[in-house]
Amino acid sequence: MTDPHATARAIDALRRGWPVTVGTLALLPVETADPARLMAFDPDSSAPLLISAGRAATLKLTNQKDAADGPVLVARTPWLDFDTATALADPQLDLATPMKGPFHALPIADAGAAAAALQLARIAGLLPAFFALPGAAPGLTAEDIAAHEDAARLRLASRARLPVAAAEDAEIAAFRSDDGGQEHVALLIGQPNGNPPLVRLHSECLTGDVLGSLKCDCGPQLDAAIAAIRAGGWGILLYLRQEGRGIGLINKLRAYALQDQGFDTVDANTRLGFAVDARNFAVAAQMLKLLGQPRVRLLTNNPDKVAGLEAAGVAVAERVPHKLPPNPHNERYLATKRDRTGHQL
Ligand SMILES: Nc1nc2c(ncn2[C@@H]2O[C@H](COP(=O)(O)OP(=O)(O)OP(=O)(O)O)[C@@H](O)[C@H]2O)c(=O)[nH]1
Ligand SMILES: [Zn+2]
Repeated sequence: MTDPHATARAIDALRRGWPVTVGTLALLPVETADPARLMAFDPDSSAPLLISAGRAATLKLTNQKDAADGPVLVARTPWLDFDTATALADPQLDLATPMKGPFHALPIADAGAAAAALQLARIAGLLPAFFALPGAAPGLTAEDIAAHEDAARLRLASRARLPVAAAEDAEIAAFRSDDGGQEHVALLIGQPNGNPPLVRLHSECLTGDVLGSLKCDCGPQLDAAIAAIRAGGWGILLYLRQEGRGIGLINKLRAYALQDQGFDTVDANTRLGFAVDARNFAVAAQMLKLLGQPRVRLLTNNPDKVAGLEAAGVAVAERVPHKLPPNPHNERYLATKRDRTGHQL
């Protein structure tokens, strides 16, 4: 039996700086803990540090014979105190604290639990780094964490008329799962006309959608998507709560800080220890199915969105390009998407 509710509790604990157990690893999150909590968690100062493969690569650390892309366990030394651990966890601090090491990587007995722990950090919106003590009584399983993210658990929670500036006849529908994960929203525009709906998967971008950030193209894409759906007769805008391509707002802002240091959007994610794109488009497929729309025309330049919907059982009858003019601040971002993430721009 998987227990997604236990995962929800663990996410809450991590955000408060409390320890959790995944597999047989007791874990204290570096980002939200402090020296006193570390002392209570690990009185012997022996707990090694668990970090991501991407972070380990920057620190020139690999896990000897373990898989090159798996998490890495860094042996604790007397000088590896809480502040040093923080500098190890957070690549934003690399310029301020360049001298690190020498480090020694330890074998990981429970590699599945270590990978699941990093996934849990991402879901909690935290840096993927923990003090990790092996040998704990079994806690969360990788399956519990996967179940928490399982799109099949989404339900339609409420639906109402919502006239918006660009579409006065719109309706809104909101979705969530029973353990209170993210609340996703659909804006339904116009009346079905026999054709598959024109659909836009819009991933939350607080900076672009609300503040008018020029670093990305999200704000103009959101407005243009609603206008295109309106002009085409009918369709659905899905507003997916997958901020920062699924790494959360604060981690996205960390990626922006790395971009200020010269890294592009792809390398910034990797250096933080995340996948380039951590989104789960099965969520969008489940919402479309709950709305009775298993076949769509998709407004996107991103082939992963087409593949993600199709893999989750929604047919994409047509891909409709969704390109907007660049500005001087997002030119490089758009070029990186074209050159490094296969966007059809
Ligand atoms: N991690 C990270 N996320 C970013 C960055 N810039 C924008 N985002 C996020 O990217 C998501 C927007 O991507 P989308 O508009 O869906 O764009 P896309 O995947 O390029 O696909 P299409 O626009 O459909 O072609 C939002 O969640 C933004 O918050 C960045 O530099 N780093
Ligand atoms: Zn954006």
